[in-house]
Amino acid sequence: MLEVSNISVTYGQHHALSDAALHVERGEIIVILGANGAGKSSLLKAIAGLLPSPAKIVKLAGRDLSRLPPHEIVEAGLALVPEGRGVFGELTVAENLLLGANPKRARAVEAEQRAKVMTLFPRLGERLAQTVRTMSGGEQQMVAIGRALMSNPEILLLDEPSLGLSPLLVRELFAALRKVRETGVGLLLVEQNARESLAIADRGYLIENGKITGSGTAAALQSDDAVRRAYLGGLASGAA
Ligand SMILES: Nc1ncnc2c1ncn2[C@@H]1O[C@H](COP(=O)(O)OP(=O)(O)OP(=O)(O)O)[C@@H](O)[C@H]1O
Repeated sequence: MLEVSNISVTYGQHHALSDAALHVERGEIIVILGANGAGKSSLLKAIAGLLPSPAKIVKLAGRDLSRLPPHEIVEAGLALVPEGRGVFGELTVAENLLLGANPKRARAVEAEQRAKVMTLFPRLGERLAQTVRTMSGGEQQMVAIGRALMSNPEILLLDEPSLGLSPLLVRELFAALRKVRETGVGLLLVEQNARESLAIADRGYLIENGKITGSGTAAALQSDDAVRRAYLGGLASGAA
């Protein structure tokens, strides 16, 4: 469904990302694991067209999106939930969701998408008139994901959605992401919360110092000693 390659990002002299490549199939959850500063956010932003990556190749269902500006990439079916959520705090939940439905691909199916979002996040349905800045962090994350889903995406890119949430909310959020997958949407998830994200993922990629250094099924990554040492706090034979 989504195939990307040759993703390189530089900030001045600093090479944040070199020649990254990955793929996401329909309805798959893919997690990208990496330490702070490894290049995870840069990867998602480059795919979404928000950072220049001149030689990048981005194909969605065979269509070449490599040279499209960000709004046309959303129009093609790729939506990003940025780190820090990017919600409009002074607007209500309903207004934030409506903004997500702006792409042409979303307008005709606005009612269906809204119903889907309400089913996934019932709390949003109860709070449609609430100003978003008065909501909890977890609720704001639901608004951000709901708004991205309103664009009727084929693939959702999520940058550290669990950041700042309590363990209980992280579990709720990841359960909701599983349900998003069941609707046929593919998810490309950047996470530092390796344990919870591998528990819901189909496959994963490891990124270190701007390079993809490994990949595998979630089960293989969970039992890999190097992954356990770096991200899960223990060896396969240990208690972790
Ligand atoms: N606007 C910028 N200007 C200069 N350097 C940047 C900029 N944005 C990111 N970098 C650098 O590029 C590298 C990769 O950053 P990136 O945000 O992609 O990492 P990350 O893996 O998402 O990290 P984190 O988990 O901390 O969010 C880091 O060394 C970072 O300092």
